[in-house]
Amino acid sequence: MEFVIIAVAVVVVALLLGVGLLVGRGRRTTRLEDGTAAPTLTRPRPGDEQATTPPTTVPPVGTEDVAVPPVQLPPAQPEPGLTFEVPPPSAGRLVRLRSRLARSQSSLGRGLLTVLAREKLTEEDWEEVEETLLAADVGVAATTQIVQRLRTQSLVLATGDGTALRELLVTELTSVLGPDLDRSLATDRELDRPAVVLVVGVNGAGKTTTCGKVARVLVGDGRSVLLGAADTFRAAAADQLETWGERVGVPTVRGPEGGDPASVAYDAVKTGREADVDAVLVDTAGRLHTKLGLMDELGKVKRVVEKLSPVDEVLLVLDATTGQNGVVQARVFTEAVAVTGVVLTKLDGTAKGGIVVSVQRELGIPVKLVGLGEGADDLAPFEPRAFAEALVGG
Ligand SMILES: Nc1nc2c(ncn2[C@@H]2O[C@H](COP(=O)(O)OP(=O)(O)OP(=O)(O)O)[C@@H](O)[C@H]2O)c(=O)[nH]1
Repeated sequence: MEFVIIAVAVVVVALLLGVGLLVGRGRRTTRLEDGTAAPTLTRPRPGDEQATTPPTTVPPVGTEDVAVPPVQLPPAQPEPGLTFEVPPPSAGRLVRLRSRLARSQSSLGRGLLTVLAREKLTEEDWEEVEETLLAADVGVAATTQIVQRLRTQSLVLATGDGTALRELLVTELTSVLGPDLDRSLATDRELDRPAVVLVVGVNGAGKTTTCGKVARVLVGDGRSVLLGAADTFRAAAADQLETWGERVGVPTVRGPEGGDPASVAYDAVKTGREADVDAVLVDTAGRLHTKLGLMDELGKVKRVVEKLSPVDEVLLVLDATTGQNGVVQARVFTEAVAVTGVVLTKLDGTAKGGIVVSVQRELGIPVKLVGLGEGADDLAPFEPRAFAEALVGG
């Protein structure tokens, strides 16, 4: 009888240990302080049955002669107090967030529609149209194009039909937004490696936030992601990035404060390859574009990563509220690294929605994403027609 009691006690202890181990496996991020620890992934790749399905039974330990029924264990959980969020998919976000462009709508769309609806358009009216477009940062070349095309359509405009006017304006705005540009994000995993994305831009433009939001977009679309906190100058930036990742179960690789950003970026990509994730997103330090040394360092980050893997996407984050100044900044970045796409943030905070047009025209680089608020899912893939419709409003 004593023997049976001892055996049952051993089984209970073994079960408790088993539960503890499995729950522990759900922990979120392992820091890579010295390059020796391997971060663990908390969102296993779909189809990885072993990783996604925890063992359902624990064999009894040392109880060969005692019959104990198999025990069902709960699946791995995030750390106590944490619940992984499930972000919405990216499709249709711009339409859902269109009201965020309210300030641009009232100054651009409504302003233009009011003038165009006048019965007979005079030279002054056309000047007003021109001024409205320029004030919204559409840029001189695109403004000239839009005004010329609207003028040739003056017969249609003379009808005064509000719906027709609106449609005409949307068409003309869409045409200067580069509807045929390739805006796909290179975040698809290649056969044997993850996609690698570098996020660059000046301080405060919204790089870290954008990295976090893009990670959410990818998770929402069913991908596995790893974040690299290569902004080693500002410890808070790495913390901030880690927090973004934690919310959706995405691990972050980070280095010691003040460490070499290129080495953290390298470690992140290496870890992402070993962990077989779909995409590695690397946040870089906000650097003053006027400082040549810092720009050189950005080039170094990219070169070092390229020793390990091609960089598929370099996203330049620009603050839309800085207007034309942002375009000047952007040029310096494009000289340091080959930028493949622009993320225009804070479009919710400006009446100058036309900046999308000038940024693209002057840089020849497509705007791929737009930031429309501080909320976690306020980042949308850029779609020219939906954007033009949102600008015109109504
Ligand atoms: N309204 C609004 N705020 C935004 C948007 N994107 C980012 N922000 C805010 O901009 C501020 C700066 O964002 P960060 O992501 O810290 O900027 P950063 O470029 O990483 O800055 P550094 O780490 O200093 O280089 C934060 O308060 C963000 O919430 C946006 O689309 N709309």
